[in-house]
Amino acid sequence: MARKIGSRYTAHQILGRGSAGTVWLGEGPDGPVAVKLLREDLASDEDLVGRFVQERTALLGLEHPNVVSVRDLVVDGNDLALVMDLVRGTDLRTRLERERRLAPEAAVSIAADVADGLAAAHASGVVHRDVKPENILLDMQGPLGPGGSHPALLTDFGVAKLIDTPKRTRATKIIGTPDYLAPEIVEGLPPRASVDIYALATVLYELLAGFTPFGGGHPGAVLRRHVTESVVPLPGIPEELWQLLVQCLAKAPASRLRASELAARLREQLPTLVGMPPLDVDEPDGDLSGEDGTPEREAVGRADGAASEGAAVAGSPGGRARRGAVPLVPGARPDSNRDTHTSMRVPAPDELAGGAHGTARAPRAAGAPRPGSARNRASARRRRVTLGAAAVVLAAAAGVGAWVATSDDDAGATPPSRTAPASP
Ligand SMILES: Nc1ncnc2c1ncn2[C@@H]1O[C@H](COP(=O)(O)OP(=O)(O)OP(=O)(O)O)[C@@H](O)[C@H]1O
Repeated sequence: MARKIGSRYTAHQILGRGSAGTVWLGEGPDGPVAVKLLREDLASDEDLVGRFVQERTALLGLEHPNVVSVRDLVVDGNDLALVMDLVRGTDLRTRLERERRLAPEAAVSIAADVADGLAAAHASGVVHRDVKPENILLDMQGPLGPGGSHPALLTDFGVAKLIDTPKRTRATKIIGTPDYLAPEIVEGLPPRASVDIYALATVLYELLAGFTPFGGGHPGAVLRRHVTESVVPLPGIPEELWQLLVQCLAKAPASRLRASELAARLREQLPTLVGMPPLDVDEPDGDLSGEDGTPEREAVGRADGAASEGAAVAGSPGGRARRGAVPLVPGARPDSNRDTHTSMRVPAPDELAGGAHGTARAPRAAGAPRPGSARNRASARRRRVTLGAAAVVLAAAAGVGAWVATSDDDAGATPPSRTAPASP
């Protein structure tokens, strides 16, 4: 069913849905476009419309082959729509769900594309703040690159920033997708360009491993891990690539690479990755049941590599990690089939510190013995009590429905000032 969007565009068919609205395949005076129509309850908010218009310059100014260009903004009655270049392909989440893990060459090539796009954004003063596979589109009509990958384009600029306004939010709050949130955001610091680098490194880890380094369980537990845990090595990953990941997942924002440096360093590694199959990594255990039969995810290592007693955090049925899921925008209907955002207040330091050790998910080489021996399970059960108590604190702290975001005043893209390598 076609619908008019302003006087120049017609929306023909739904391409996908997100928490802020629906993306349509549309037609404009210059040919096919993608039209992101904001949800009506958001589009009728005058203040929001004003801010959206204010964002327009920055969004329109971003012209880069690895950024989905915004061509127009339509404000027509209750309709508020962004008209974007149409990307004929799929999003990275869909590809990842299909393939589970990508070969390192393809993963690195995609990450390098996104880093190039981020470099352009940061140079024009825009921090994306929601880099994740859902927001990376693969242009199937573009030329095949290293590892058989199509060009990757970053999308969804500005919407999170738009919604994240001072009027709606307070500086004590955070907004975003828990698995990809940099620790400084969790700690309430202003998001700089380096938060995008952390998120992109998380995406690259996920492409290689099939899961994110700190995900799984309650969003509060995920946030805490970003702050207190270090990333656990992936079996079989080339050392140089690993070092790059570690640097970009550093807790200290200043230790992470700039986007342009990251893109260059990733591309340097591509020749060494040719023909390498996907890493042989098993998902962290998620198939152990607690006494009450609830499936659990058992974590099995400390980030420093030392063996740890396992601690258990709630997992989703079937043992697959579920990304934390509270809608990005107030009152969002579940019009997306993916759980993507959370919205919580910044936890107090003692909440972040309490009982956090040993919850990082330790990847196992495929075929390696599971750590879920009877002894480990008993140990996990003991520790679960402790972690359960911590989770209650965090759940209370989360106050799902309390809207949390950083102030827009903090949204500057001041680039990080350093490049000193550091491990967490
Ligand atoms: N420019 C585009 N060209 C083609 N398809 C697009 C384009 N932009 C978005 N899509 C499709 O629409 C879907 C929804 O996009 P949208 O940005 O609204 O949501 P999301 O990023 O998945 O979720 P959220 O907005 O909650 O973060 C995407 O997953 C993608 O499949």
